[in-house]
Amino acid sequence: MAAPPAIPRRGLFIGGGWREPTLGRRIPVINPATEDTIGDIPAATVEDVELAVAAARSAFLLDGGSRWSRASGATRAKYLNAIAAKIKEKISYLALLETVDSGKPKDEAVADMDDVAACFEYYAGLAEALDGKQHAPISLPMEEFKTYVLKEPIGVVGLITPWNYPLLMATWKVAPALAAGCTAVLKPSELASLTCLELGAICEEIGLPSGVLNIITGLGADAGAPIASHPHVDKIAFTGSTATSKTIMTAAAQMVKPVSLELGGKSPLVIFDDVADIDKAVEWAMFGCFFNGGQVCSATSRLLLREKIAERFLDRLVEWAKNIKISDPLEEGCRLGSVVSKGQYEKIKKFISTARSEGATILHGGDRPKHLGKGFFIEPTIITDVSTSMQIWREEVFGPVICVKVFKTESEAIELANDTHYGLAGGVISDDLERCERIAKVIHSGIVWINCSQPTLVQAPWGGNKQSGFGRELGEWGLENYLSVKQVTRYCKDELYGWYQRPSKL
Ligand SMILES: NC(=O)c1ccc[n+]([C@@H]2O[C@H](COP(=O)([O-])OP(=O)(O)OC[C@H]3O[C@@H](n4cnc5c(N)ncnc54)[C@H](O)[C@@H]3O)[C@@H](O)[C@H]2O)c1
Ligand SMILES: C[N+](C)(C)CC=O
Repeated sequence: MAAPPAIPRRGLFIGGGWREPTLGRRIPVINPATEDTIGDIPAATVEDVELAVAAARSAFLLDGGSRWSRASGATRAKYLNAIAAKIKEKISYLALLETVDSGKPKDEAVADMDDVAACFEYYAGLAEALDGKQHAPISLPMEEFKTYVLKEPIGVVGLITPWNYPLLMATWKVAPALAAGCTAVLKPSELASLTCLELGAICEEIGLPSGVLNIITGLGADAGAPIASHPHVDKIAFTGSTATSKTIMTAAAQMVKPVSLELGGKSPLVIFDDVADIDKAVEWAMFGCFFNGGQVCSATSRLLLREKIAERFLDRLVEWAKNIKISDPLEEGCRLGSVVSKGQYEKIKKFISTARSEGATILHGGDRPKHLGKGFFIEPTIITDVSTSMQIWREEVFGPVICVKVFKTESEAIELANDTHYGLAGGVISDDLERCERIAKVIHSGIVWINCSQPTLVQAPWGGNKQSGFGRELGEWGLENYLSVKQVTRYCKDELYGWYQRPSKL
């Protein structure tokens, strides 16, 4: 088993340096796999948010913007590449920190850190390419005007992120925001902030200009809400629950402040009976809902099985689920760690007991694994005999819990897949690719996977419809989130425009 990492005692990262929170408060960090307190993080309040926003604002405006916001994209790209290089250098340490902070298996944390470095590199590339896109001419049907377009950073952005992929979800916002030339205040989740604070240390090491990125840890109401309502924060990018998004939108609406929202989901995975290799489909179903303990916004937590394959599929799914190594996430080969906190553990257990009391069958799991007496562990759980009115069908669990329904026809499958107020993702597994394409078109979601579940590609757009939010992260869409488009139009004839009559000379 890997040794647990040393937990640094950090302050808030504001204006390029470290500060204790004004009120001196700190929040304990609990390793969810052992229930031990392993450190603490600063608990920022409105006073610290004021300082962080002021630092970001002056970094944005410094020297007329020539140091950052109006510097070339190529200049900013150098900093982003330097951050990526440092992440790679510290990958094992960062992965271990994330493991003890969140409970996710070490191998998953390593993969996440790889994705973090790749995301900074990708947006370094887009920052450089941005220089070539400035002054793009607009073709006009007249000669007296010439128009071009400038893409400018929106300003100071507030980035509020969740705990399930702590550094990766922060990076999806920080990397494009900085690439665009914005300056930022990042507020990670109080349940897992350690690696985001290390990002501050990395910014310091690579000499990122002071105030370009400020990192404020603390509770949502104390440290997140003042960012959302701050008059000098020009945009909010939020990833988290639909419930919190409503509070943030309300605050932002008072200033007509733009927001982009990446929220929850209850995504379907539809499996047809024509699959030649049933185990291949079973593995994707497992990956879709047990990876990261099911604490994934896009988890395909509603499994729809064609009647003819259902019994055989469920038998194999249970066999595969029994085979998952559930252990301390620092152990070699762990594939299911603990969930993030006691609160999350209790919430998931309540979902399972409500499903049982509403008449569903817990086909497998539902409890703490017998070999683990401590820590917030939950067995991979498969729930059948589910009706569409049950809570387990309708609400996001955010845990290793999959619910199953059986369908007869393709149209019934589509109706069930779309029977949700969410619209983040969906998947279809079938050997008939025409059928897959047909279904991909009619699933109401921002992402559809064919013959797989969950691959996440930095180049491709990510985001949802309906109550899963709006706006897209990643790819070039992720950069556009932080850019404002300016039209510049010039009148270019020597003559008068000629609408009004020139007064006669006296
Ligand atoms: N769509 C996506 O890409 C995506 C990715 C990851 C997670 N998620 C969603 O995130 C949720 C889980 O994350 P969570 O439990 O951390 O969500 P959450 O809404 O509880 O918290 C998210 C962030 O908002 C902050 N916050 C809480 N109250 C606030 C307030 N009043 N004002 C401002 N900020 C506030 C929190 O401190 C945290 O930093 C799930 O619903 C999941 O589906 C979505
Ligand atoms: C896209 N992913 C899986 C990294 C994060 C969503 O929760």
